[in-house]
Amino acid sequence: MSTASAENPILQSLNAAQRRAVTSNASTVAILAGPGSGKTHTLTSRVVWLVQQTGYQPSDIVVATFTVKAAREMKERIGKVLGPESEKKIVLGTFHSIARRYLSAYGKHIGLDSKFGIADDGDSRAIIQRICKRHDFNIDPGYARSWISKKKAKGHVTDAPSNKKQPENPSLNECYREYQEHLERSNLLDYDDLLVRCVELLRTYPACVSNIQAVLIDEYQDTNGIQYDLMKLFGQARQRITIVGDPDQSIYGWRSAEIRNLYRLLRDFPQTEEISLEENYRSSRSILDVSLTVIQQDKKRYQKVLLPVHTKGTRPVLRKLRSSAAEGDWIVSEIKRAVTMFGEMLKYEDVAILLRSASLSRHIESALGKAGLAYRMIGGHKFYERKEIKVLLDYLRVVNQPDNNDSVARIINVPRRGIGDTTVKRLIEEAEQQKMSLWSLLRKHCQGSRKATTKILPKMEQKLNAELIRMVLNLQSHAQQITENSHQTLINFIEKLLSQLDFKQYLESEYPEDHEQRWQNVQEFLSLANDFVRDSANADEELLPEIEDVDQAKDDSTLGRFLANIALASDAQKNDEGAEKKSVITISTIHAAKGLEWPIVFIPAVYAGSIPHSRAEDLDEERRLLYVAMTRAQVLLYLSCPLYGSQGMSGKVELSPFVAPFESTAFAKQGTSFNRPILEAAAKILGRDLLSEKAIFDKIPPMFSMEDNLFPIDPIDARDPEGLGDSQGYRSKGSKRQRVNNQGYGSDEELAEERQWKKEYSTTMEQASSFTMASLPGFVSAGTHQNTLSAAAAEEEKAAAAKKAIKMGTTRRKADQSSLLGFVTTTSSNKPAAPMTGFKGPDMSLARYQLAASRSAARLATEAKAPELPKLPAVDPLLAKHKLVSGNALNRPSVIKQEAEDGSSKKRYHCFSSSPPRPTDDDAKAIKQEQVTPTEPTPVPDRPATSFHRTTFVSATARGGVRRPVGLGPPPGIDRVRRPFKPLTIMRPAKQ
Ligand SMILES: Nc1ncnc2c1ncn2[C@@H]1O[C@H](COP(=O)(O)OP(=O)(O)OP(=O)(O)O)[C@@H](O)[C@H]1O
Repeated sequence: MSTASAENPILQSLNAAQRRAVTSNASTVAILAGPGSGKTHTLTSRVVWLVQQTGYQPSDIVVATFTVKAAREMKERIGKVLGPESEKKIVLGTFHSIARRYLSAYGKHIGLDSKFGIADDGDSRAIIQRICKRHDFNIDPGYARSWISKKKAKGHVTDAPSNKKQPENPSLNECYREYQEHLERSNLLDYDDLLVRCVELLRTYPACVSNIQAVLIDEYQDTNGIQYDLMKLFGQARQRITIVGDPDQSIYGWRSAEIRNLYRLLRDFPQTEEISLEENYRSSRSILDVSLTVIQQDKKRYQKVLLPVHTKGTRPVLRKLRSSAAEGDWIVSEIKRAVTMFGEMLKYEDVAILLRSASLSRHIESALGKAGLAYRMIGGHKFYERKEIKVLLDYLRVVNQPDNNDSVARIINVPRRGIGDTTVKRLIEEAEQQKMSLWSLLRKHCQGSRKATTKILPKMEQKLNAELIRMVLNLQSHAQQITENSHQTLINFIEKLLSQLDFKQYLESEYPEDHEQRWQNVQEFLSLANDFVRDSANADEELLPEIEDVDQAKDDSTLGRFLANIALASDAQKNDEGAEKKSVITISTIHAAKGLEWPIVFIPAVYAGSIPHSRAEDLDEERRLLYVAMTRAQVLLYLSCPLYGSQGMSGKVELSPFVAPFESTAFAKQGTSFNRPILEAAAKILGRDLLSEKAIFDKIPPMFSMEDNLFPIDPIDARDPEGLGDSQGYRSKGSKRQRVNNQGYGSDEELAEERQWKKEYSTTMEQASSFTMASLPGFVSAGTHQNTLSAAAAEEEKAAAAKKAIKMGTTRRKADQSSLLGFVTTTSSNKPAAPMTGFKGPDMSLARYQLAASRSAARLATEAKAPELPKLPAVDPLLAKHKLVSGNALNRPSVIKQEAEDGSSKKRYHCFSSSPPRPTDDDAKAIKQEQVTPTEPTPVPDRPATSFHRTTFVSATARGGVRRPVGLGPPPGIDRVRRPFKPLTIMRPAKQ
């Protein structure tokens, strides 16, 4: 690369290694590097380079990404530089969506009806289940499905010899054969077929990719055998291939991703230029170091250099909670604390909660819902899998493609038409036996042309079926009117469908409890269709480039494209898009978070059984998953683990073995104190502006706990037979310690709630919430009620607490001195309060005191069947003389100090606080030093936790020898395959 080219705007944001990769003239380029090193950034820049500098036509470039979301982001980045016209022409998308485009344009060359539908996961599962049942196969349908999928993914041709190994279960083969026949009869392709048939097409009819100049693949480590074949076939005309990947982030083994594809590439393209990127631009050094400590436990991995560009920042946290519900509540409190303490620099959209399994989300969702925080889900329960949406989709699919048996079967009796499940099953069986589609069979029945008619379908049912058929035929004729350029037609069509089905009425009668919510989902669906029509107003985007003398079918059905789009958008959900503009928290599976980044990342349920997953076959892959999750974080990383699991793991759980060995050395036990140096370091990493100290503190609400101190750091097992802990998780030998966590969780009721979870909030992924508070006159909310009780209790305690606070003054509490909590909880037996296990220093806040008092009062009131309080005024008169300050109550820096001097703070609640004083200027300097470069935590809590949080950090130093990945087999005769990808330090670019 010439130095002159460094002036090129495309290259300005790149480091030397990235520039080398972008400008390389080699026909095959492999960029392998760690997370956050700018792989995607580099790939995007290379696309721009190839168009602008090399002169390739955008339509002659294929870019394959792994997720819909990644494809969308890449399009956006490329569009910004090349403009929307060029961006649209690039054939960019997931492997599946690119394959679909080629198949619908050229599928006729391999005998495919271009109007094929796509069988999604649900369809495939249902078909296989039926086959297994019909033949009484003693195989688990789920297993059969993944067996078939693996078989297809490995490719019919490339892996054929492996079939010789051992005779396969004949039932599986039979199931596979029938499943495939069924798909063909219904003109359906499943996800695997899209790839398999596309390989067949590109082999049979290479002319359709004769224009391709360059193929670029993102997340290469997750390509499987068939995708590798596709990559080569797309590039068969020029063989110009660029891949970016990171073996440490290979997390799709269960989808037959093959890490060995990395070696295959080097073997098949020996002239490949290998480039490594070594700087991590994403995360703080602490986050990166801990993440590397996790991944380096895998001694078989490629050794790679990954150097942090940013400063150390705060130490990642590993927090233990008593239960999954408490974990959810702690996450909420920590999110609120971080967002508040960062002022306007961080918003809720900067937070992600990454889960090993989507099913772990329920406690988190519940906690967010209770706190009124909006969120979106990626990769979890899908919008399109909602019952009401699925019904609509099935109708649309039948209209588009009546031979889709499963969709027909699902709509026969929805809305209810008096056709029972048994009849439906018998009809399906008959259709399958007769090797005809269910639709054709129904039509024949209704026309009375089959003898079986009276046997299977009584007259009434025939009549109802005839109505269904009439309706679908009617809709079909309407559907034909949907043309490319009439924006409103698809929407009108769906509206017509809704009215013909009287869908609102159907939802009301079928789902009396939540029909409104479901109807809202339907509205969302309409707006989704609207977005689709708008975004694809110019259908050219979907079209493949015209190639001379190569005939191409035009995919001119808007409805068909709309349905395909939905089937392939498995990781991009409606709410995902809708919520994007709002500031909402992201909940995502780790798989779906690949390639993304957030300033704050939480990884809950870090216990054995969750991660590594109890059913996981490959522990190394599970570790890589954790690594992927951890490396999404930019400035704050939190891992957490409850004492008890959820989701079938309701017994006591053990911390994940991936973090257990360095639990105490690499992680902090609780969230950091957000002092100025910490905030400034984060602002620097994110390249954002930080508000002034005063501006931030002015916005902190009263009673706000500025420390991560609402939950015990070392929770005690409530089900402990020794009786060492109370249900809160606080250690309370003998005397029962007052609850101090403001969430009030941990009771037996809560445990029961944990077992029988029920959704109790309205924020869901499809409705990213707008919360309202009832404010009717005379109405007293539970919150107000609670506050009133709290105030009463607080009044009673006030005199004693005030005395104590005055006594305590501004002196630091001794190490053995109990916190203010002790004053609230000392029992009548005068036993000394048990030490506050897990609490770091004297950080009892007034907020906790008051909440504890309020709970105590509330409980007393309930227990004594206190007189009803329905007519309490919104503000208790007792409170009238109190003025709640608008500032924070604790640890307030200079702002507070000033106010204290003028005496105005006398009336403020925080004068009761036992919080330590603000450190002197000298202290502050020392703190700054220590906070940015944390050291070992001091064992004696003789200094304010907020300011003297000392931490330590074990830098990742393990460097094992390089081994070949499992399953690679004996080393081939090619040297470069045997050695690690590259001794990366040698490749380090010269300092700029
Ligand atoms: N040369 C650079 N200078 C500054 N920032 C950069 C540079 N290269 C990349 N970045 C930034 O680093 C972050 C990570 O980049 P990117 O997502 O491309 O990394 P990646 O290697 O693809 O990560 P992952 O493998 O984890 O998906 C992005 O915020 C990107 O803008």
